[in-house]
Amino acid sequence: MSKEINPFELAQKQFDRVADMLDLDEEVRAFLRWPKKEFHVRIPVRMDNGELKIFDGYRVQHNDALGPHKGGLRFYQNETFDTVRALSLWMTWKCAVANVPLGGGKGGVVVDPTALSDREKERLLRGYARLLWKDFGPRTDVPAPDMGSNAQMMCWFMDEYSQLSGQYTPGVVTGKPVGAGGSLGRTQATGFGVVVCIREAMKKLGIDSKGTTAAIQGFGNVAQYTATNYIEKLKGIVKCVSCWDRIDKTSYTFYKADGIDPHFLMSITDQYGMIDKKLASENGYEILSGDAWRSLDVDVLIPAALEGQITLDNVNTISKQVKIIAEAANGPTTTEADEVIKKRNIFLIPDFLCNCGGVTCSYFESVQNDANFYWSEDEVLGKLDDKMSVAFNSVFGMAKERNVYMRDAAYMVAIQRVVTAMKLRGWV
Ligand SMILES: NC(=O)C1=CN([C@@H]2O[C@H](COP(=O)(O)OP(=O)(O)OC[C@H]3O[C@@H](n4cnc5c(N)ncnc54)[C@H](O)[C@@H]3O)[C@@H](O)[C@H]2O)C=CC1
Ligand SMILES: O=C(O)CCC(=O)C(=O)O
Repeated sequence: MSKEINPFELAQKQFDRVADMLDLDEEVRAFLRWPKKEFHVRIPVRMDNGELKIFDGYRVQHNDALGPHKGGLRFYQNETFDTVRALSLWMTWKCAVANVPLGGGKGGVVVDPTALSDREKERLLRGYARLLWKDFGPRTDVPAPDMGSNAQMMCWFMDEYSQLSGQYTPGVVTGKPVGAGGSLGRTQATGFGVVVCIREAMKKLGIDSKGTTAAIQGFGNVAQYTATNYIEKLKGIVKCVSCWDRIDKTSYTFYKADGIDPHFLMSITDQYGMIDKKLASENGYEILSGDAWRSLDVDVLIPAALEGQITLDNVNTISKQVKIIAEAANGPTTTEADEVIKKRNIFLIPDFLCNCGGVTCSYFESVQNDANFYWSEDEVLGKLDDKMSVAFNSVFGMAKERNVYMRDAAYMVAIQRVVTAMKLRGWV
C-alpha cells in the first residue's frame, strides 16, 4: 500500500460508516474498532553467513466471539503493525460473512522472503513460533499461509508448536501440505471461491459468463487459481495477469489479446509469483507497464495482489466496459475510490466476501484435523462451492433489502453475526 494510505484507518473508516448505518451502540463500536490483543516480537536468526539478524514480527488478534482467532501469516518487506491490524479486522468480518465458527487474527514478519535461503526461512519461522507459541493453539489462534508464506512454512510452524507443547497438534495451523495434515483443495481454494462469487454475480446481473473477459493483478496463489477457474469453470478469457519483478524493482502486466494460458505461465513463475519476462515474451506475451491491467477493456477487473491498488487517483482509468470488480486481494480499494465505483454503477464483490474461500477451506482443514479423517478433493470443493454461494447470496440479499453498496451489505451481515455472538456470550 502506498505511504499515504494507512490500511488500519481504511478498515476503521469502513467499519465506522456501517456502524453509523446500523446505529451501533457506542460501547460495541469501541470494542470492535480495535484488536483485542497485539504482539510485537523481535526474532533473532543466525544467517547462513554466521551473522545474527533480528526481524520484527507481529500477531494481532482482533475478535474471537465466533471462535478462535484465524488468519494468515505474511512475510513481507513493507509489513507494518497497522497493516496487520487492518487485516485482523478484515479476518473477523471475513469469517463472519463466510459463516464459519472462527474469529479474526493476522500475523506478519518484516522480511523479504526472496532474500532468505530455505534454512534461514525455517529458522525465522521456528523463531516466530517459539516466541508466540503460548498464544497460538487450535482453540486460541490458528495461522495460515498468506503473502510470502507457503505450505512448507506452515508445516515447520506445526512441527515447532508440536515439539514445544509435547503433542502432535496439526490443528494449530492450516494450509499445511497434503500428507502432513493439510486438506486437498486448500491451494486452489481462494481463487476457486473468487470465481464462485463472480459466477453468482453474473447470474444476478444476467451476464452469460462464456466468452467474458477479465484482467487480473498479481500472479501468486490467489491470482493463479482465479485465472484457471475463470477459464475452466466460467469459459471466460483472462487477458492479463501481472507481477512484481524483484530484479527490475517494478511491476509488469503480461498481456495476450486472445487470452493468457495460466498453466503455461505457472510453469515459468517462481514460488514468489514472479513470471519470467524473457520466456513470456518469447511465447507471444506483450509485456506492459505494471498499471496496465487496471485500464484494459474487460468485463471483470480482479485485483489479486496487494492493498490500496484502486484509489481516487486511478479509479477513472477503469474502462467503461468493466461491469464487475472482484476484490480477490485484501483491501485493494480506498473509500474515496469506492464512491466513484458506486456512482459508475460497477458491481463490487468486496474483499472479505470475495476471498473468503481460503479461510473457509482452512476451516474444513481444522474439522478434518479434529476428526483425523480426510475428505476427497471433490468433497472439499463441493462444500466450498455451497458455502461461498450462500455467503454471496446473503450479502446480495442484504444489499437489495437495505438498498446499499455490496461492501456495506457485507459489513452489515458480518457485524450483526459478531455482535450477536458477543451479546450471547455476555461481552456487551
Ligand atoms: N493466499 C490466500 O489464501 C489468501 C490471500 N489473500 C490476499 O490475496 C492477495 C494475494 O495473496 P497471495 O496470492 O497469497 O500472495 P502471493 O505472495 O502468492 O502472490 C502475490 C502476487 O502479487 C504480485 N505483486 C506484488 N506486488 C505487486 C505489484 N506492486 N504489482 C503487481 N503485482 C504485484 C507478486 O509478484 C505475486 O505474483 C493478498 O492481498 C492476500 O492477503 C486473501 C485471502 C486468502
Ligand atoms: O486460511 C486462513 O486461515 C486465512 C487466510 C487469510 O489470511 C485471508 O483470508 O486473508
